[in-house]
Amino acid sequence: MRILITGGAGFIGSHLAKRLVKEGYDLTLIDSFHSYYSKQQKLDQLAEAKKAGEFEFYEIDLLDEIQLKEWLTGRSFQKVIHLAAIPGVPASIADPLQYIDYDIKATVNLLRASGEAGISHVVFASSSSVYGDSGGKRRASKEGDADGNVASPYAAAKFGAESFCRAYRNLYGFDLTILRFFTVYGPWARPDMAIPIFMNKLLRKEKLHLYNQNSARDYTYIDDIIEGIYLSLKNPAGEKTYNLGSGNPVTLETLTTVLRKHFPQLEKEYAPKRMGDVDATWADIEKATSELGYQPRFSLEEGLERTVHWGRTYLR
Ligand SMILES: Nc1nc2c(ncn2[C@@H]2O[C@H](COP(=O)(O)OP(=O)(O)O[C@H]3O[C@H](CO)[C@@H](O)[C@H](O)[C@@H]3O)[C@@H](O)[C@H]2O)c(=O)[nH]1
Repeated sequence: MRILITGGAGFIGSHLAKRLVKEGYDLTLIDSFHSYYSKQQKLDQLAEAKKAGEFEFYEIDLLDEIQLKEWLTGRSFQKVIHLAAIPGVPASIADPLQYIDYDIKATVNLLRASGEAGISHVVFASSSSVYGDSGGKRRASKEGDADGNVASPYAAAKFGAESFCRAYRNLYGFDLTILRFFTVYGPWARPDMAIPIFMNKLLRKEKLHLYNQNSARDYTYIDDIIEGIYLSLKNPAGEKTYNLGSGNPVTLETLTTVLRKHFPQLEKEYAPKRMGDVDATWADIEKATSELGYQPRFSLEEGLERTVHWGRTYLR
């Protein structure tokens, strides 16, 4: 089976490549090395994935529709896993139009090219941010809860891109799986996210400044997310949307308590919530569990232990 992963040099893409290569898939990765974060980290991630086995890699910018179509012609992929995007809430407030380019336009180019190339299954990486703030609800978000009432341009772009995915599925008839990831962490985590930022500071013995005392996140370990993507790849079924989370929201207080076991000197103080951030995310994973057999295996303690182990070698 020939599979294309966009955003293949990223955090999730490189872990997924490792897994799919081990499963024996014929894999091609593309990435544009967008400057959102360091190209060197992406090259290191690719090198890490290559340790698992061979795959092809091409530097392609999905915004260049002509280049993309030419490149896809004759390559006969059966499935596309579309992870490429620029992430991050604060940057989307500073520069919203980039998010329309890289999270919506690039997605539309890929969907159209995929439809024309006869691809049979598209898996799209969406985000828990499409639920807006779950803080007031005091219950987990179900897939049907997303109503477009979001808190940032990034979330609006992901919500819009989901809608384009459904439009192009209706136009071309490919199977479509939309996966909403909940705050993914683990070795090679994206450097703009809270956990790697905290680890960087702790390794330097610096005090932590934590935005938003009321924050709660459904932190999800990367291997659980990869398992969820793998299961969705194996189970195409018309048009489906699934939450991939841990089902267990964790406060910053708890997160830092677990981190303190590894960094006993940890000192912290709270800072105000950032514009566009939601207080809480919380995944209802019942649908993914019953329909895909998705079952997160990693507790926060175990996931953080593995992440800290990686950080002590790579982040030094
Ligand atoms: N980044 C960051 N976050 C901090 C910091 N201090 C506290 N936080 C808090 O830590 C929590 C987690 O922040 P992130 O790791 O940045 O994750 P996120 O806000 O949940 O967003 C991530 O997950 C989404 C999917 O659920 C993604 O869509 C998004 O791109 C990002 O990866 C948030 O409540 C944030 O306010 C800090 O110094 N930096």
